[in-house]
Amino acid sequence: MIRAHSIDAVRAAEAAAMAELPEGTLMARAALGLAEVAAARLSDAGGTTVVGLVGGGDNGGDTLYAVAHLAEAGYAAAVVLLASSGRDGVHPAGLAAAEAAGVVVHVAAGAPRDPDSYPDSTADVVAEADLVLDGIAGIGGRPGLRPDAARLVDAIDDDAWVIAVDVASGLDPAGQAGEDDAVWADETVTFGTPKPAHLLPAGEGATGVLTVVDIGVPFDDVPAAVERLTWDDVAALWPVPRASDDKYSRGVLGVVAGSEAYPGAAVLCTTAAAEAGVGMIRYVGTRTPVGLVHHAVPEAVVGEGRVQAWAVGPGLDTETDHDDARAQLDAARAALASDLPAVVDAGGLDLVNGRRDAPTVLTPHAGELARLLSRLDGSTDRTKPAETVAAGSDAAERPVDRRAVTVDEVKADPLGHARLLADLTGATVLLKGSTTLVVTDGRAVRAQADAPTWLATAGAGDVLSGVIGTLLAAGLAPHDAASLGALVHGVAADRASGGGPLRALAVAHGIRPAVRDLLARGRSAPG
Ligand SMILES: NC(=O)C1=CN([C@@H]2O[C@H](COP(=O)(O)OP(=O)(O)OC[C@H]3O[C@@H](n4cnc5c(N)ncnc54)[C@H](O)[C@@H]3O)[C@@H](O)[C@H]2O)[C@@H](O)CC1
Ligand SMILES: Nc1ncnc2c1ncn2[C@@H]1O[C@H](COP(=O)(O)OP(=O)(O)O)[C@@H](O)[C@H]1O
Ligand SMILES: [K+]
Repeated sequence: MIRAHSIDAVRAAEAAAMAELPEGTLMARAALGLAEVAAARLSDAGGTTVVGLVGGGDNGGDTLYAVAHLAEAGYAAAVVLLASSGRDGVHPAGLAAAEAAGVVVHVAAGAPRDPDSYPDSTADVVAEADLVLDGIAGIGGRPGLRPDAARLVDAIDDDAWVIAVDVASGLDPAGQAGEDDAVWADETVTFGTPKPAHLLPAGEGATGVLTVVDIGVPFDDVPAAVERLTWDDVAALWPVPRASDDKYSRGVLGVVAGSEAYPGAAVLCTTAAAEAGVGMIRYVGTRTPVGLVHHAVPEAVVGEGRVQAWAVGPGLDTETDHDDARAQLDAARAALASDLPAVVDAGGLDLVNGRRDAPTVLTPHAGELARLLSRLDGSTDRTKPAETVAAGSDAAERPVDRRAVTVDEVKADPLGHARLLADLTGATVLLKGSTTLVVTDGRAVRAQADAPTWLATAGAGDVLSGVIGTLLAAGLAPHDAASLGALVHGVAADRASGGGPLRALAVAHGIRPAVRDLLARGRSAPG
């Protein structure tokens, strides 16, 4: 499992470690580890020139010391100090070490906030680099880049290898705010532990490959803010049948999915459950999907009966009212009203009216989340930054109108909106996307990014429901079922894609070999 810690937790752990160590020890370790990674990348690429972009905090200090090491190792090394920092505003001992090592020190000219006030010479220095170390800001950074920083970042050559020091500058280190105006790094070298921005949608793209340097600060006992399951976690979590098991004890999944309008969803969901190794499937649907399920998934039993968990909603049509469909909708409502675990997707989300006491996973995409929040939450201003309500005496006093949450708002703050739905419903919320978020009250957020972008294809979500339903039926808690389901779904998609186009049925058929190989990995892992 990859674990990321909140910025407050990082500062507290580092302060505790620093109190026991001679001053400067942690920065020295961070800089040495950073320099080793940078030297390896330069050597791999046959590069000779390194430039550090240096801001006014300790992130700039790390960078100055690292560039000093690289100069001592024989690389052509320079730093550009930001105009807003200048010589007096950067880490003094780091600057002295860099100068002593022969690093060429440039100070960017111009006014920090005026993009038109710069001569070009420091941008030219940046443009020459084979490797750039972004030491503008780390965990003390605010979202966005000031013009003096943005101008240097713009000058980086497309072929240069860009290493963000600790956190790509311009990101919100906590991973809440977006990443439009940030350094887009090829690699981030972080210290001690990953930070939330490295794993969350708002920061992951700009982070690039993540490399963690150990600086001797222990984090094992510090609660994580964000987690990511890895391939090596699957064997410990996946329900493997014991000798004493039978199909019922392994878990029967009830599937209420598909409709005359969307019959294929029933096939995808039940196929995925069968491929994930469910004990048994009981399928409830209308005439056309029943026929298709009979044909495609002969293992499935049609009709209601005892189940251990429900998958409700893929392809469910909540608008029709012929008898067959009404009976299916009644079954869906009864499943949601039951005290059994349930995964609820697509049409099923339209039947959610608040809290369910039983273990529940809601699996909206951004559009479904926006719709559900708009319907459930009478005070959607909670999703707005406070100042939009408070700014201006008029606005502050006017009661906030109930208004719809938009898809764009969800995309701008996916985690905040997933949390809001988890608060409103008490359920585990799995928000789909290229990074899938799993939010449960009281647990660290899980952020899974296992899938190729080809997975954004119709029907892929129906497959996910079948996998998560299987895991719930086997007794997994919603948080594990959702995140493990997302991982396996993503791995199956990745293998089925092989770098090319993907169809949802191929993802479903990829679940069985993906699980088999992930379990084999666990058996061969040491310990
Ligand atoms: N706390 C510790 O124990 C350790 C900290 N280390 C380093 O120290 C960093 C934290 O240092 P600080 O707390 O001094 O803060 P930072 O250096 O991360 O950020 C503060 C500086 O960045 C500037 N800045 C912030 N946002 C900016 C933006 N969007 N655009 C341009 N400039 C911006 C600020 O004006 C200030 O000069 C860590 O990220 C890590 O690199 C390491 O040396 C390891 C040990
Ligand atoms: N850009 C992307 N990269 C990787 N996976 C994605 C991306 N966008 C969406 N996905 C995944 O594809 C699946 C789409 O599900 P969904 O939107 O419910 O489709 P449908 O309702 O048609 O089945 C989800 O698992 C989601 O996480
Ligand atoms: K940085």
